Amino acid sequence: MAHLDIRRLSKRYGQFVALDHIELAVDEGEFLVLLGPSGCGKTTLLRAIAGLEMQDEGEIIHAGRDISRLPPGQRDYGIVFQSYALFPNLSVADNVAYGLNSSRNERRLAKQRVEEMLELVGLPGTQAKYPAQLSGGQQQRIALARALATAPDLLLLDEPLSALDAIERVRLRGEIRALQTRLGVTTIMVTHDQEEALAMADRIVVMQQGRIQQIGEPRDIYRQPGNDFVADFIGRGNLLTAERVGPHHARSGDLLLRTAAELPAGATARFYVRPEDIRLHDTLDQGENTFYGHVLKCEFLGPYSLVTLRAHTADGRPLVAQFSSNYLCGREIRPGAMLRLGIPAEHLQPLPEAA
Ligand SMILES: Nc1ncnc2c1ncn2[C@@H]1O[C@H](COP(=O)(O)OP(=O)(O)OP(=O)(O)O)[C@@H](O)[C@H]1O
Repeated sequence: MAHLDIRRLSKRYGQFVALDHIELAVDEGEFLVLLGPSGCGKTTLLRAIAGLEMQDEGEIIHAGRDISRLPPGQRDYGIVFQSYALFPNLSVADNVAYGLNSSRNERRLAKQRVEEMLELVGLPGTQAKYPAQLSGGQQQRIALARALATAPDLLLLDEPLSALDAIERVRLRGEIRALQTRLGVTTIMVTHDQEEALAMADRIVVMQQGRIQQIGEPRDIYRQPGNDFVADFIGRGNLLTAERVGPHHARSGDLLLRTAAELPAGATARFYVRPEDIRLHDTLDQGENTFYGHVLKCEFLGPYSLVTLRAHTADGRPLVAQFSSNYLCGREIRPGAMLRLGIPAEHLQPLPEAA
């Protein structure tokens, strides 16, 4: 049985359906990320798990206990919000100790626990400081210490990194993931940042309009998106429409493409090609599924360049290719140039029919 089992959970605000029969099973110790565009319902789902929002239908079972109708205080979780949500008038020590029992006998233990927690988040000795004396990243570490102080069975993170600058985000995301792995606490994090999701998650739940679109490990979600929405939302890519001419062959304009995957029966085939899967060749007989591309635009982005090309595909839509700077070895690609390109057969993953 799943550690956290969400069954047919629905939530409406008036006529608006924020969650539409969500089914989700979270394993013990797992780091699960809810990912989706603004308004897709990910925060509503997290808040329903926390008891901060009451669902209209469905159940939430946590460690075998039906918590669907329990108030937040009777559920076993710690939570971190996007805005640091520390009490500004309380010291770091009092913020971290907030959820701990404050009876006289327990006070010494609480003090010890605060010390442990501050050690854990890399801020030892900050007990006497106040939130205003700390940076955004430090405040989030304190919020994390507070959330973990009661040793909850579940850790809920609501966009915990989005108020931080780029460098601090990357640093803290590594720290949170390492901490979670060390403690083994089952964690659910909400984010709209796909890179964050790919970097941190054991599994990603992609949501759109109150529904789950796909659940999977980061690599699978990226490599085998289940539908157009997931393909588009995770990473950059090119949609290639083609005519199926055999179980492993399709034609798109002048391009005859061999695929490693068997193409489902039907007249049309659709592929999602990642920019980094388009290869640059010196000659057309060098690679597989080769074709010419006319450079429309080239953006140098440091470690790699993004090249917009036109090829003789079925719909003539420009393709975007990504070439690493190491690979280009100083070779400059200019608009107007004609490049020899190829797409390895294993990177032509057919997408299901558009809904
Ligand atoms: N209390 C409320 N009353 C009415 N509508 C609400 C309420 N809370 C959320 N909604 C609506 O429900 C939808 C889902 O909201 P939710 O906050 O879960 O989205 P989200 O995916 O977390 O997006 P964001 O990243 O913008 O927070 C949104 O369209 C939002 O406007």
